[in-house]
Amino acid sequence: MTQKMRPSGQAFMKMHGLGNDFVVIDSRGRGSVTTPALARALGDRNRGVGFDQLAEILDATGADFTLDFWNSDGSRAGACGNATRCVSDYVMRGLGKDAVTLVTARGELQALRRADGLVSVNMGQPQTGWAEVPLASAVDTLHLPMAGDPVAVGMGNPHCIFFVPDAEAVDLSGVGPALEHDPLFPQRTNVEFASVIAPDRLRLRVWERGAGITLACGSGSCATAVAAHLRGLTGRRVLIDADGGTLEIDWREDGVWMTGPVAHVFDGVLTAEFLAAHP
Ligand SMILES: N[C@@H](CCC[C@H](N)C(=O)O)C(=O)O
Repeated sequence: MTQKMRPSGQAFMKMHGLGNDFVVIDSRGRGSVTTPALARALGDRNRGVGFDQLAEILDATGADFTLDFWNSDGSRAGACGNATRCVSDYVMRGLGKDAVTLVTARGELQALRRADGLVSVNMGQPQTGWAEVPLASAVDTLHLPMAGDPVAVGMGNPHCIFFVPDAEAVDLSGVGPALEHDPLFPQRTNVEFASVIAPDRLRLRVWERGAGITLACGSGSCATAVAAHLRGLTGRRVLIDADGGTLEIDWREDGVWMTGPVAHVFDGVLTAEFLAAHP
């Protein structure tokens, strides 16, 4: 029997952090292969692989690796905390290390594996000035001039955080799209609805820019923890209960640390036909 040869394709990994899921492409040593069309096609859960974000690993100078993020609508994301934790775990295993440094659009970050096996990343200091988030005009980021009195925080990407009595009761798919495109956010925004459970615990549901409802959002959890502390609702260290599980957020002097589980689900290969169809 003749064996059918598989045309050469593109290797990828499927990973997730609390159900926030990613396709990861390791492009170290050869340069980026991702385009908006490829990200959109791959992100399609029926015709592609499906993901919330695509993360591409690239070479770095002066750090262990560079990480670029794409949303499932083909747009770029400046930060993705859960993918950063997943990919850092993969790189740490490859290098036989328990800590790495990486470069993202917002600069150099550190990640490490704790003794309990959970993976932490320092997402850096939050951006609380209106121009940094960015917002379209000079308003108070702690009390945005929008219905519901939300807070704006940047974590390398924009977040609009609403504190509500019951996050479960929010019609996320009903209100998410319009809020994502609110004119106060010229680059669109991620949208968070949080309820205070205790001074060290929040319930969080997220509508992500470029991806819609996700089971968890790392940068959104960091932004929400910062907003809650600045509003006087919580301390600097909180647990965030997302739909997919719980993240630990700790806003320290050197930045906002986020800790949680990671999972490497499977490895696959994109066919040459799929790649050729989405240049
Ligand atoms: N899931 C991510 C955040 C993804 C980025 C976002 N959709 C954007 O466009 O900014 C996380 O874990 O941080």
